[in-house]
Amino acid sequence: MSIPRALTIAGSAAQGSAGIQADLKTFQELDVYGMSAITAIVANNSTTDQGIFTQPLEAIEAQIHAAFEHVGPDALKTGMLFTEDIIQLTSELIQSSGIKKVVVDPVMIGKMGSQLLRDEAIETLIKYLLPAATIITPNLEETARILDAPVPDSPEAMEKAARELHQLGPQYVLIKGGSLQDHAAIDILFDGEKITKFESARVPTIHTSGAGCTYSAAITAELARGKSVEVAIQQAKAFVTLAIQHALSFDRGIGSTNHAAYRKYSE
Ligand SMILES: Nc1ncnc2c1ncn2[C@@H]1O[C@H](COP(=O)(O)OP(=O)(O)OP(=O)(O)O)[C@@H](O)[C@H]1O
Ligand SMILES: Cc1ncc(COP(=O)(O)O)c(N)n1
Repeated sequence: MSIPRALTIAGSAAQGSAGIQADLKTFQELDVYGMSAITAIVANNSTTDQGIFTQPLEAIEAQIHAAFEHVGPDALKTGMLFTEDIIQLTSELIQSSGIKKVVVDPVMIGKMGSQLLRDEAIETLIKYLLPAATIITPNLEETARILDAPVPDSPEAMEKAARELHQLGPQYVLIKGGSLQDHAAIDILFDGEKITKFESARVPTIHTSGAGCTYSAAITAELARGKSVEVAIQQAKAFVTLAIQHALSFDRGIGSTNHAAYRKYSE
């Protein structure tokens, strides 16, 4: 039996809402065979590097090779890459693999404040990884840091930023407006020619940990299933919106996106 296959190259989020855990849950929910290469283990949410256990480069390379050689992904995504070395290695392996569906989620800071990309690694991300991407999915803060510009504060500012990010080499740019104040949850896609908007009503909840990872994983899964970028985003937006509508609180701070909500509650 054949099944679409996807690989995530990202950090392990021990609390289960984000990172590798969100990605694999999302792949499974969308009936896509999931594989992982763990770049770092994140075991708390401190604002320092403490609780972040980076994996050796040879371990990361071995995991990626194992996924490529034993199964072979139809699409892959990157999440937390943390250091310049890991970004460089990942970019090289992606380019030499010839895989054509590459989703780059330029993860920088977790919802609870953990630093998931070292400041000095942003330049490496821009130089090596963004040009290798089919699509990049920055949030507003990540957009500002990549462009070294103010955080976009309106859909118009997001459109302008999407055009600027496109100059850095990815085929598609999707800026996520989850943190846009006093506005619907709007995301802006630029394909080099036209702008497309994906919008849903804002859910009044703080429990959105893992929303970005889940969204980019769902896009990756839909690309693995053979969908176009636009259709993949449309489906992924429906997936993440339900995951936020049915978020899980656990009664301790920011709770988790509900990865099972699309299966359980979509019509
Ligand atoms: N409160 C909300 N209601 C509805 N949709 C939301 C809400 N918050 C975020 N979204 C949507 O969720 C998706 C993820 O966007 P977001 O901007 O939260 O990414 P992110 O900051 O990278 O997430 P995370 O840091 O949790 O991984 C986008 O489609 C965004 O529009
Ligand atoms: C390992 C890892 N990767 C990504 C995120 C971002 O997700 P969020 O911003 O929802 O915490 C995270 N918290 N942990």
